[in-house]
Amino acid sequence: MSLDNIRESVQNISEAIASVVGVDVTVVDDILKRVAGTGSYKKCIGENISFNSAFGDVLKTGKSLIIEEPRKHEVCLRCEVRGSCIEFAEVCCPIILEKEVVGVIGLIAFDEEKRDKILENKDNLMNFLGRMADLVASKLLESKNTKEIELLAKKLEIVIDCVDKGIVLVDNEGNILMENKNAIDIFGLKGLKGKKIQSIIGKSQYDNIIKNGSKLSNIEFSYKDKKNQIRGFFDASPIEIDNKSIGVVFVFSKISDVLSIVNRVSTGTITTSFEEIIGTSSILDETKKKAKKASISSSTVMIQGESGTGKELFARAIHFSSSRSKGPFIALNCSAIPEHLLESELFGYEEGAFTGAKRGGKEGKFLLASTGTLFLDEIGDMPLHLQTKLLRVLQEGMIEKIGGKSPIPIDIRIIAATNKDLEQMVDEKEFRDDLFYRINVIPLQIPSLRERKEDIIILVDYLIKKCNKKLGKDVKGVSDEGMKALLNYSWPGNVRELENSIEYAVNMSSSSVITLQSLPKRILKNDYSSLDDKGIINLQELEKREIIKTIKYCKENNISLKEGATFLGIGKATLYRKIKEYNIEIRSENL
Ligand SMILES: Nc1ncnc2c1ncn2[C@@H]1O[C@H](COP(=O)(O)OP(=O)(O)OP(=O)(O)O)[C@@H](O)[C@H]1O
Repeated sequence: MSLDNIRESVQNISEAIASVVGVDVTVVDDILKRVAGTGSYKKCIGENISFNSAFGDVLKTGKSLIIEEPRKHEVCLRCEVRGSCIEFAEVCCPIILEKEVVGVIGLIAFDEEKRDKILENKDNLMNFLGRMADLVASKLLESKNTKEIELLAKKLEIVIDCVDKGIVLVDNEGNILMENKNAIDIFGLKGLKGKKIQSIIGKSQYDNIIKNGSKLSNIEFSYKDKKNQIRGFFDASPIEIDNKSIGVVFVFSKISDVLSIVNRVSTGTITTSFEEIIGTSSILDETKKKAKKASISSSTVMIQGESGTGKELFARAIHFSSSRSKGPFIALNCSAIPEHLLESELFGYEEGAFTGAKRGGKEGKFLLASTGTLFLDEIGDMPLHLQTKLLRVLQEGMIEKIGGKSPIPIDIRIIAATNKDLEQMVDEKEFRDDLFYRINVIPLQIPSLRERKEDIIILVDYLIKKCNKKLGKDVKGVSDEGMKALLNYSWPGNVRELENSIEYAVNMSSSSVITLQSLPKRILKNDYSSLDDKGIINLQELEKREIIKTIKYCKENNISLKEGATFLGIGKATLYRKIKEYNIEIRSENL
């Protein structure tokens, strides 16, 4: 920053000096540009003076100078404009700021009388001019500091606006003094103007912060303006300067932003496309075409199919091809969660809603899936009282947390799935008919692997490559005999079972080809004794026998049923459900 930037102040000082002393004044900056001047030099402001002049000399040496006889003084001898010089005498003083000469101030006599005035008083005037030089320097420093503060404030504003949270500064009374762009995005401009923070976080909460003077983090808030209900979390940091509280800084996050981070971390960013659904059979092709159409729509999809057929895979592909793909895909297996916990998993609860409720409450899957898709797997296992609540949610588009005081609007798409015959369940009054019709808007039947045996070859190839990658192996394929066995097997656990069998075989195989011997024993021991006269085995009978076989194997080999379930290509919960369904007595001596 140069004296040129504070021309107006320097000119004012110069005029004041001129009127007090009765001699004209001029000031030049660090490049010898005249920034102020009285008398004959007033009209020359903005012009540059010679570097070889007396002013140039003072700028170079940093020493004061008195020229009693201009044009004859040794300094003047070098000056190229000496011939046209109109001065009779001058006193020049350097203006020094932070040890640097930033300009020169001078008293100039333009006639004999002023010359005498200067020479009679030269010591006093030199002293006075030195003080005036300090005054000009302090003006420059002040202006420099103000500029720096302005710059710092601007930088801070830019940094604060870059923070993707709402920052609000309030005074001790809670009056909002400052907010960043994100705070305006969260609450709206009108939401903050002239407001007190107490209207957002509550009076008692604010009084506590002020009273205790300690930092708070992740406190939930819910604020309702004229149109919207805004929910989220805030941190509060009281600010103290010189041991005196001057206010509080609040940092707000919207619940939707917090949830999207939670979803990113918990569900990852892995997407699923229809290309990942392997198979070229016409029945699978038709199913994929229908699913693609479903992905364009926002209607509820009901996926039916046996266990392990790829229902979740289809649900994911529909979500990630839909307009909601940027939102989360949240899956909830209704049969895997104990009945009494299912409601809180779905709806969430407020702090203190019941004994044992977690501090801060819990977000349910309905809210976690906001702007995305909620996949309700095994919906046939949802208890009747929850079916009623789910129907209400679908009809009203609102949920109420357990222990919650007001309904919260939700924005989700539901994809449900089951391996049960829901229509039969409706007939038997085990599933609500109104809910069934509400969710069965786009029904999608996923074919079992038995119905598309031609896909086994391509799936095996795909799964071997997948396992090679996972296990660092280099298996090239399956022997003819091995493939025959795979094609002959009934695959009650569908693609999941095939997936597990291939992983087992890739692990067991000692050559680059999977032989019959490296396949799981149950595939080799495919029992055809219960074929009917058409050569077909009753599937339920087959399933029951495979389950009994697995339980026996687990007992004999001291293996958990959880691991046994993976042999069948199903989850633990599904295995227990089937054991119950087929009335298999696990503790029986015969097993
Ligand atoms: N067509 C397919 N192509 C590739 N992989 C598949 C296919 N179908 C299923 N899978 C794989 O099989 C496994 C089981 O699939 P998924 O979990 O989607 O089945 P599901 O029908 O939802 O099972 P469940 O009824 O037990 O919940 C997954 O690892 C999935 O990636």
